[in-house]
Amino acid sequence: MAKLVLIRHGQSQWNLSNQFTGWVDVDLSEEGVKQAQNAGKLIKEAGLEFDQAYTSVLTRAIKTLHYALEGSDQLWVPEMKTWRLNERHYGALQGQNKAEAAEKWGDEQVHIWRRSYDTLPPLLDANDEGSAANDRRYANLDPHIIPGGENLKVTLERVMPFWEDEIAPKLLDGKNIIIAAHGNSLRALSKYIENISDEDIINLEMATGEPVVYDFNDKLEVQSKTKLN
Ligand SMILES: O=C(O)[C@H](O)COP(=O)(O)O
Repeated sequence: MAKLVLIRHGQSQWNLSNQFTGWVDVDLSEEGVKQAQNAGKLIKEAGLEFDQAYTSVLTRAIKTLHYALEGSDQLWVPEMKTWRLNERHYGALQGQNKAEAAEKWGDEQVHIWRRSYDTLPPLLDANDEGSAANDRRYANLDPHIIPGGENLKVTLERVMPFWEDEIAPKLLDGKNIIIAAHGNSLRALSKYIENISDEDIINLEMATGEPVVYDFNDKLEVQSKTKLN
């Protein structure tokens, strides 16, 4: 039956400098480009062929998708971009260095902000100049939907309509899909796909640029999960 490949973007410039990123549109680092190109090679070696590609509206994920498709000779595959696959919004933490934040608020608090399922980060005000409300790419969204900060639970709630309306029907139709997105939007999706508990999702990490392949049966139950590396 259908296959789904999830790929977290390659290392970004702010992964490298250890800054909270969220919806800030930073580019891939040199290493991130190499990781994405290597993902394309691994996809080709595995013989994976896609019918449809999805990504977020953030450069690091879009470029990762393109490198992965180019490396597997599938740059022609139809693609759709949606804010629903964006990284979780990291609120007022965006731009801050993660190690400095841990010194300021303590390791435990920062770990809770980063990994707890339902604790929100400090929120970013809609009037803040860094608010996504000032960004043209979200101009068609109801301003009430634009987050000032998200936890994994809220992220899952905004990823799910896209899964239900767009991705699941295609998989049920036997189409092979690739999704290039972000550490936390993909953790949210994996939580749903694999039925991982609120407690256990804390331990799931996504490596940058590493394709994860799911095989589904015709009831959309996971038959296997393989990491390509
Ligand atoms: O948005 C970010 O800072 C990262 O992409 C994911 O960060 P995390 O691993 O701290 O959640």
